[in-house]
Amino acid sequence: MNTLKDQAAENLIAVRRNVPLIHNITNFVVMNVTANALLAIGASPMMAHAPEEAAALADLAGALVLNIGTLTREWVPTMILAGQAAATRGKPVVFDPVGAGTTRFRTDTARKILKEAAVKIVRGNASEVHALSDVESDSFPGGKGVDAVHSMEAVLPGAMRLADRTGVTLAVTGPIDVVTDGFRQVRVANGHPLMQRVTGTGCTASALIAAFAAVDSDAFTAAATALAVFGLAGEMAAAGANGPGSFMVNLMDVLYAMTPEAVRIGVRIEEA
Ligand SMILES: Nc1ncnc2c1ncn2[C@@H]1O[C@H](COP(=O)(O)OP(=O)(O)O)[C@@H](O)[C@H]1O
Ligand SMILES: Cc1ncsc1CCOP(=O)(O)O
Ligand SMILES: [Mg+2]
Repeated sequence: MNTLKDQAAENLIAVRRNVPLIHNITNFVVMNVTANALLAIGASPMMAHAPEEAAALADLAGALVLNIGTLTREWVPTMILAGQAAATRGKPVVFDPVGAGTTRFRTDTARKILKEAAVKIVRGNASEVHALSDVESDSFPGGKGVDAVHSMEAVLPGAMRLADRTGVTLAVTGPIDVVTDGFRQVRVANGHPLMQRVTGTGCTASALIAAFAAVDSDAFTAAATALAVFGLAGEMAAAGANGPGSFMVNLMDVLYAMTPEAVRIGVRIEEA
């Protein structure tokens, strides 16, 4: 049986071989960095948020990223339209609920997108996933912007129920990442604290998950292996960094130079 280490290496090779187009409807903060990270790993990014383009891009793309980081009301129908267009064509939809839990608008919109945009994978930090999970409660989930305030342990039971109820694969990131589809669960131990000291690493994780999901039809293994490869890249980038600035530059170089051999040796994906 293929181990997740082997699968991670195979997915990296497949991204480079197929160079999947990744359609991103994403936020203004990370448009540049996630496009560069997708290029560095070997995929082909396009940032496009016009509803007129959703169907044509769904024909061409290998996966779609929906990211609500700089959300305004006008973008929501386009996200739902693009999600449905992608799913109709069998293309995976990755949703990053940036800042869910922090404001009522963001939380309600994130829940609406989860319900209506044919989402296959959600990648968020613990607070964001908690805001999506806590649908039965009247109490507002809480949050403090785009960074997590909840612990992984506090939100995991709700996340498991959410995955079970919706059939969506959940990738909850933090110092340790947890990926679950309601049946299977793994922990990804790769990563480095500097990843929390630059903006856009969560959004980049979501974009790389989309690239892996474009070449791996199993959403669960795609998400787990993409997070492991990204976390490993973070470790390697931090080794030669003086701080957040050089870390960010190194991160792009390491994604570009990452080899299947380094992946097989370095990824740490554990059965939960
Ligand atoms: N303290 C940490 N140690 C190691 N890796 C981390 C740490 N914090 C975050 N990461 C990694 O950084 C990436 C972004 O995760 P996270 O910070 O949870 O997202 P967000 O930016 O959306 O809050 C993930 O790949 C995660 O594994
Ligand atoms: C700082 C900020 N504000 C709105 S979106 C955004 C980027 C968040 O990116 P990430 O969740 O990857 O750190
Ligand atoms: Mg985020």
